[in-house]
Amino acid sequence: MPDTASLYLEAPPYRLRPLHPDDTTAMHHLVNDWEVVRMLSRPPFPYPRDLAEDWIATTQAMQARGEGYHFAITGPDGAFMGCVGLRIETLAPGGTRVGQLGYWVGRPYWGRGIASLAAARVARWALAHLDIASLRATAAQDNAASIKVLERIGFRQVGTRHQSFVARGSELAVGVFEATRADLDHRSAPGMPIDAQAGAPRRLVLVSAAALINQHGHILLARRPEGKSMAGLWEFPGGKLEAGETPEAALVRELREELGLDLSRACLAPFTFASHAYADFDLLMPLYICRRWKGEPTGREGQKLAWVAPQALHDYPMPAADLPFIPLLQDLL
Ligand SMILES: Nc1nc2c([nH]c(=O)n2[C@@H]2O[C@H](COP(=O)(O)OP(=O)(O)OP(=O)(O)O)[C@@H](O)[C@H]2O)c(=O)[nH]1
Ligand SMILES: [Mg+2]
Repeated sequence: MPDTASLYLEAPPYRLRPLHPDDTTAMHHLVNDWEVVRMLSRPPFPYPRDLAEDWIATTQAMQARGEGYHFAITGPDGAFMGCVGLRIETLAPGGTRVGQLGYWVGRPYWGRGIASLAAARVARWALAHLDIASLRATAAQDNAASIKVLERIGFRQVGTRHQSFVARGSELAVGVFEATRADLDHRSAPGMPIDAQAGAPRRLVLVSAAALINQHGHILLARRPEGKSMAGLWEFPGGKLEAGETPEAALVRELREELGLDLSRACLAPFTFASHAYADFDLLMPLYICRRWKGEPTGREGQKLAWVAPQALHDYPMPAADLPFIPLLQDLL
């Protein structure tokens, strides 16, 4: 569970913050609007003030239990403009955890792209910090604005179903949308859209990585921080080679920059390598074993660290290129 004591997300010029009972009046004023409520499945219309109060209390309880994270969308002047958040659901069969994203913006604030900014911010935060495989969202098929918001963020429609809309007193067709980490990465990739990259020569990326092993035989994994591609996945510390660098020199530098460790090239033993074709580049990544270093590893780029027993490696979602490492490390240790 992320540290939620100070869960403030910036989505300039807006700010997302936890809901508070003091928000009841402002929230009720904006949500008790037919044009807003008709697009939400659960609430009735009129929307009673008590319900706003109950909802705010529910979001606080869900957050305390790690079951959901909901935010007030506020303006540069602190004005309450709407809500965005997600509830964690476990899909049967298999028990995959997904985040169900939802949002609404009060009518005076429509047409400024606020929902897109706020929902994109929460989506990136959630995939980087929560133990979820993907995000889901639904939008009524007559809610073109919401569908556009989801597509802009990188969601793909994966189906349709019927859902009851209490305020409209009927079942309506809704589009079911999904976004994985790769979907968000492609959307936020600098430069060209994916289609324009199709004809470009493929890029080979050289990365050096280390399996640091402690005296208990546990392996250090780092969680890729928000803002990097594949944020939220667990990886072996390391990084890209710079021009003129050997793989060993690059790794010594990366372990110092990322973890604050001091070690010599002589402590790096070549173990195996990954060669993996990602959608937009080919990765070639030697993996070194390292059992001796100076210093205590600390996540200098804000990344979380974990010492993981070999048998538990499968519990940490990793980039696809790393999966072949797991049985090899289990055999070694
Ligand atoms: N370090 C590392 N990178 C990995 C692993 N598996 C894997 O697919 N990669 C990919 O290799 C590339 C290298 O990533 P990186 O983000 O660590 O590179 P870096 O430290 O130089 O960071 P920067 O480019 O943000 O400065 C990324 O596309 C990353 O997703 C892994 O286990 N460790
Ligand atoms: Mg790195």
